[in-house]
Amino acid sequence: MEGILLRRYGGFYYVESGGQVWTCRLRGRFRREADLLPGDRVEMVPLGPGEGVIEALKPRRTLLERPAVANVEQAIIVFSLSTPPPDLELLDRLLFLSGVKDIQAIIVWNKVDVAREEYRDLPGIYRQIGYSNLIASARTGQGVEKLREVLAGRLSTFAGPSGVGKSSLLNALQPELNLRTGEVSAKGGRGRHTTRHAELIRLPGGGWVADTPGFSRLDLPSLDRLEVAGYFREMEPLIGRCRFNSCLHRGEPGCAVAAAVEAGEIARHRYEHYLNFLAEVIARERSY
Ligand SMILES: Nc1nc2c(ncn2[C@@H]2O[C@H](COP(=O)(O)OP(=O)(O)OP(=O)(O)O)[C@@H](O)[C@H]2O)c(=O)[nH]1
Ligand SMILES: [Zn+2]
Repeated sequence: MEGILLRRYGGFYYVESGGQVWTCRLRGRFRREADLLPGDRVEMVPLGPGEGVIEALKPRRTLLERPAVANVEQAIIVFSLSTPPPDLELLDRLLFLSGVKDIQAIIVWNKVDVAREEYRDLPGIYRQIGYSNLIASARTGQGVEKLREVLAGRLSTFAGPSGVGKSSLLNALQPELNLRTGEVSAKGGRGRHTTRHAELIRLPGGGWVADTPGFSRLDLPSLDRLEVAGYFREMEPLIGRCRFNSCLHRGEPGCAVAAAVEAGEIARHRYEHYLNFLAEVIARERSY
């Protein structure tokens, strides 16, 4: 039988398969080789009522470190339309990292019930770029049904800064779970969750969510400098249209990206974040 690992505790592995949770151990030789993570798809054999043994690990499609979760399919990137004010460089970084990891990004603009006028255009700007956007309020319930649909049948991780309402949204999705507000914490680096393992929460509407926010590591992975623009969706179609093939879009003559920025087709803040990320990627190349 195929199953998905929800959590591990001591030598026990809790695997969901066929609509129930099995308490499993690892089969002999496999025990020394396998380092299983929540989200891993495994091959298990039932031994008795609710008990089984894991015989094999299926290939991982994606891997998130810190918290370590395998096979995450989508990142629910939560920002607030009120307080804390949206940090667009952090948003663009999360979108960039999702792209690099090949994880579908969905932006949730929470706290629309108290939205500030100055942030009202943001969902439209990101929708135009090509990202899925959802406007929500954990307080009034607006957007929660939509979010439930987005989560159904997939393995997701929540991401986003502290105080935007990640726990509140999870609670709204499943009142019976009732995480303490503030429990799902994304304090980069030294958060409350950095030492414990992530677990998957099984949602009542179907699908799984990691109980610990993803992307607590925000440094960019090692990439070739020429790859950076490819992870900015609005720049990607322009690649190859610049005068020079090796164009890094930072002031070279005949640059199609710079022209698009000038024409107002690429938001200036996005371009600035591109330049920042490019500089970071180049600095990493040098440190090898
Ligand atoms: N007005 C309003 N307040 C909200 C909404 N969602 C959450 N809040 C409030 O925002 C504060 C932070 O919410 P949390 O759910 O703890 O935020 P979090 O993202 O989980 O924060 P961390 O655990 O620190 O990462 C709480 O006081 C919530 O009651 C919303 O949609 N509207
Ligand atoms: Zn260029």
